[in-house]
Amino acid sequence: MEFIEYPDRELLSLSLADKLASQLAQHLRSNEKASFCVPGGTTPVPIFETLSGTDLDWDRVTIFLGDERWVDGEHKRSNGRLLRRHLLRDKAAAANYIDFYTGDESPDAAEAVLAERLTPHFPITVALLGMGNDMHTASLFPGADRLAEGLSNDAPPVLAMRAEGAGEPRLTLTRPVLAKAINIHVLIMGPEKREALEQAQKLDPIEAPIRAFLDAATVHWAE
Ligand SMILES: O=C1O[C@H](COP(=O)(O)O)[C@@H](O)[C@H](O)[C@H]1O
Repeated sequence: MEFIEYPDRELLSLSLADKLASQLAQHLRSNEKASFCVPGGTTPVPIFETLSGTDLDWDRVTIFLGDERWVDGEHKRSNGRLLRRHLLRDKAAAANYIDFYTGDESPDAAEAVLAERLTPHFPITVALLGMGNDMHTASLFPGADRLAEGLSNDAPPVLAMRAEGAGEPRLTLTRPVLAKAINIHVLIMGPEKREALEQAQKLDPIEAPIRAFLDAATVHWAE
């Protein structure tokens, strides 16, 4: 694991946005398409806003979330809504976007539909992961009903997931898909998340799901 500490949140956001865009651009120099997996939550908003105004061949980039709450796209807790407001606009509006809220009758019914839409874009070129204070990443929550399945090597790409701390049922990408990303970045801010990260390094992924991705990741932190 590489750990980068930044003097402040603004510098982190600007510098990480630049790094993500450079990795996508570099991939596009020798490949026709690139894929970019992004987290929900509140932390990545300034990075999304910087990226949306960045010059890149966005029409050759496919963007999708690492996880989504099973709520309508206009719901205030929808990660898709967050992306539409902060990332999928300005220059990045040209990107191809795959929405997790398929309109199927349940997240369970959406698993196969989404897997089919997403699989052509694997391996993920750049995966940006968030982390909760409980050490969850994407919707791989400690104690979630299908966590063991989501962490297993033969997990399907997408799983519906329910967990006590998660609120609504969710859809999440699973360990094999996220761990095989060509570039993995973990974004965390604040002392609580740094402490959670240090704790996660001592635990097994079943207790601290973020642990499954740390060895290959660059972690970006600012107070
Ligand atoms: O539930 C979620 O939380 C994590 C972290 O969110 P944050 O608000 O603390 O930044 C996020 O990575 C995940 O995608 C989201 O669904």
